[in-house]
Amino acid sequence: MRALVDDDDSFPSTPGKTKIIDRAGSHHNHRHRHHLAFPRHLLWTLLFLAFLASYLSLRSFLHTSSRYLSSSFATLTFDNRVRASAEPTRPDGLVVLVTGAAGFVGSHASLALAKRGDGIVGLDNFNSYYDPSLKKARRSLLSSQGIFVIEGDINDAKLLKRLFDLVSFTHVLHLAAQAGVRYAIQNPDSYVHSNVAGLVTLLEACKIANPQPAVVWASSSSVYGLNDEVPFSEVHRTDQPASLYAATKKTGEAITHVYNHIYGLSITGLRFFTVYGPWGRPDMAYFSFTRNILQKKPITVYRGKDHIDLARDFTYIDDIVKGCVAALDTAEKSTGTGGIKMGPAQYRIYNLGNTSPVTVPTLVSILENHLKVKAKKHVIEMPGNGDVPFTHANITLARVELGYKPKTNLEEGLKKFVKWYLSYYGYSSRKGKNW
Ligand SMILES: O=C(O)[C@H]1O[C@H](OP(=O)(O)OP(=O)(O)OC[C@H]2O[C@@H](n3ccc(=O)[nH]c3=O)[C@H](O)[C@@H]2O)[C@H](O)[C@@H](O)[C@H]1O
Repeated sequence: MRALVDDDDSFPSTPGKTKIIDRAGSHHNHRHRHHLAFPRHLLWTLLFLAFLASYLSLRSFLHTSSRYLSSSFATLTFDNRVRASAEPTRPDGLVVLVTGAAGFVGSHASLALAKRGDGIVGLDNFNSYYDPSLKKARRSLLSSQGIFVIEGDINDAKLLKRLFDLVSFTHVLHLAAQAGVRYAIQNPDSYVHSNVAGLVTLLEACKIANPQPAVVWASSSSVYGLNDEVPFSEVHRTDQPASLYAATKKTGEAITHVYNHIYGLSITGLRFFTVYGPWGRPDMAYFSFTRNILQKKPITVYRGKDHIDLARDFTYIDDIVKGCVAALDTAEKSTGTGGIKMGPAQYRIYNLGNTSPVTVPTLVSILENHLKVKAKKHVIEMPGNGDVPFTHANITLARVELGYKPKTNLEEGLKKFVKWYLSYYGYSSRKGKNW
């Protein structure tokens, strides 16, 4: 037995043990040794191969199952996060899907709704039309308030179906869009993709959802286009758009009307008038002017024909959010079920403006005062790129039916914006730094 144990060359031997065998020195032992050495090698090779095979198959099993487990875990986590975010914290709270939730109006509206106890699920594609890091910062803000913002596109029908399967949304606040009037010249497709195709995909999901949600969505003051009756009222002409952006928003009004008419979706379209404020859009004039003024770079100020200043009915974000919330609160239920209309449904359109247009040079002066820096103005005639000379909202309808009453004038609103801008971009702590 001793020989069997000690006499194995395939084991690293100790000199002492070898000696013991040699001293036993028998022929038998020697023969025995040769006789057993081969099968032992084979045995160990086989054992090694078996070990290797089981290691490899275990590894592949673990790999496959860990992938499966982690994807099921991710699914579970995703579903749970969606459900948790959608849970209202007040009795009879709304359950709202907010598209464009990481956007300017979307983030403010989501926070306001969550604050009063509504359940919110956000959706945003985080595209790079402007710096996505600002959108991510807004998402972090929402996340700190328990709002889950899903990275996804309104054109993703599967994702929308999954969300409607997970949650019975009472409302959809649809704010996801390709914004910007002049950018449509450079990238017309993105307007069709988001404002037309995306809208249809979203309405298809709303149509078949059970229960159907009520839809409140962002149209635009730009639909008034070349209309020259002032102030712009909802009954005025909107069939002369001046930009592709305006045309897609007007198309949106027509498309939502179809879904209201055929499928009984409750629809409210809100025509926003040049919304501005903290956490705003860097592509807009007040924002890019601020950036350039602080960086001592020139700003381009457009002016109309015959040296007439352009003017906008600039509307502060908090007023717009109040209008959105009022629209959600007063929206009637959709009437359809399973994609079939059961009765006439509400269809509304409102102007949400400020009712006091301000010229672009005045906007610049207000910014100069708040920033305490003089702008380097480069004044040129408005290029034919989709801009209209002025906007001015008549808000009687919104006031009567939504209780909408804008409170913040441009002076005050820009003061709040500048305060946010300086703090967000670190100017307060880096005074005078030119970046
Ligand atoms: O109400 C809307 O429906 C739209 O409002 C907003 O569009 P606009 O009113 O065009 O705002 P914005 O770009 O801030 O230009 C303001 C003024 O500055 C002038 N302007 C602009 C840029 C520039 O470099 N120079 C300049 O003079 C410019 O000619 C204009 O007179 C939203 O962007 C849009 O998404 C949509 O929501």
